[in-house]
Amino acid sequence: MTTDVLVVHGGAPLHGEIRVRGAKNLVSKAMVAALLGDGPSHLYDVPLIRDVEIVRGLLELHGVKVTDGAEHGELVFDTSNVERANVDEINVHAGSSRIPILFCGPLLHKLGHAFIPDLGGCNIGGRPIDFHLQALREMGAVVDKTPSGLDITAPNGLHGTKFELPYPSVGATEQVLLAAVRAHGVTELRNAAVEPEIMDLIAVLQKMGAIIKVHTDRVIEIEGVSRLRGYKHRPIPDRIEAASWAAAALATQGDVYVRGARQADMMTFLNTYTKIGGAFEIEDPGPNSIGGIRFWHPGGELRATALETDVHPGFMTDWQQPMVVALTQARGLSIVHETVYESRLGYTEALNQMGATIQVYRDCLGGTPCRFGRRNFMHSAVIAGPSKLMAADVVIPDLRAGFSHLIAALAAEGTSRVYGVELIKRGYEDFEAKLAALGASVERG
Ligand SMILES: CC(=O)N[C@H]1[C@@H](OP(=O)(O)OP(=O)(O)OC[C@H]2O[C@@H](n3ccc(=O)[nH]c3=O)[C@H](O)[C@@H]2O)O[C@H](CO)[C@@H](O)[C@@H]1O
Ligand SMILES: C=C(OP(=O)(O)O)C(=O)O
Repeated sequence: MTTDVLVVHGGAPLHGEIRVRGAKNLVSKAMVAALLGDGPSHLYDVPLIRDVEIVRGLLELHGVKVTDGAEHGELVFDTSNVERANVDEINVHAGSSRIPILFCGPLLHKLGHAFIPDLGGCNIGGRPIDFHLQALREMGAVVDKTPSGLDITAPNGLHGTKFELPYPSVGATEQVLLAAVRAHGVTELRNAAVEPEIMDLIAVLQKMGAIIKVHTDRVIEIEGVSRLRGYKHRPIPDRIEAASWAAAALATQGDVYVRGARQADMMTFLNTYTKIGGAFEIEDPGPNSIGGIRFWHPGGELRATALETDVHPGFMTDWQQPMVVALTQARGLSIVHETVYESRLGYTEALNQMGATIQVYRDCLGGTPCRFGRRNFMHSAVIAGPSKLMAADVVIPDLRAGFSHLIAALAAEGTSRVYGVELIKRGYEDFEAKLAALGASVERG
């Protein structure tokens, strides 16, 4: 039995090559989309992460036969026997992931009924689902909140609607896409999120026969169709994992080649990387290579910067936590304004325990006042650097904070114990093997 502690002997640069596969935040949704198809779907390059296991389990409970395909990392979904699942069995997955909420549209179309367990996901804010439920109701769904989860029906089927999101939520945009593709009539979604993972989900749905137009200014129009077929899809690579290893290379003064990383999805990250003094080199995909990006610390001092997290094409909130560890090594005062989640800076306490100097504030310290400004949320941070990081025992609070703790422990002199590392498996495939490949000295405690 493995314990949930990683002992990290830090202070050595990470050097070497690792590979990223399909994006966590696309793969799990493409798996849900498979439910909509009348024929089998094939998804390639699926990483072995916890969120994939959870969605696979939920699909299987609903009668979907999920098998490994011929290619390594390929999953095949056979939807010929979709059926209602037992609520107690669904509830085994309660509190484990955010993806179950996206089953609403596909299950309503297939079965006329959906039961959604309590959601999980990172504890980085309230994470309400009011936009999801409001959009579903406007499309004809009836939502009943029960003590064990949401019971949703659509007595007259789902129909198209015009809906404007109060904020460009990724999940709510995906909710509308997955519900509207087979609804009666046209749906117009305004203020939609346009993250690369959403564009890739649209690509999946188009392969299935959906008609979706992406207009300028965050407007997406979906013409409902009566049937969808299965798909074959190779997902976009995980730009969050790629950025995490890039930040680790900087924080440890190392040199990491991230095979599979793609420039197009990481433009904003790469700009910041350059500004603070990191170096990178892009290898485009070629006839014999999937391409990738080499990230390294070129020597000398890193420079402080100011950044605001934002919806795409802004600096992604999921890049924030790993990047802050690199910023502890930059000379001067860096400012981070987190505008996507109200409580995503709590992890900085552990970094301070390791020798960082990070002060968090309620005020909006960025150029743009955000939704959290006058609402008492600690959502801005000032990082004074460079700091010499020292080993400590830390407990991982969530996925990206977990990776940031790990990077800090790798950068710190001495031996740290990082508790709760299993959480990292929710979004990082094989991270211990990758650490070993990069020369890190770690072992289970
Ligand atoms: C599985 C997955 O893809 N997770 C990603 C997804 O999360 P997720 O889809 O949950 O994030 P959202 O984009 O929906 O959330 C953004 C903001 O909108 C708010 N909101 C959202 C829905 C709603 O009904 N009401 C509401 O107020 C949230 O509280 C948050 O403040 O996008 C986030 C933003 O890029 C990423 O950090 C997550 O990694
Ligand atoms: C916040 C994240 O994920 P989730 O939405 O699954 O909690 C993340 O991947 O950083």
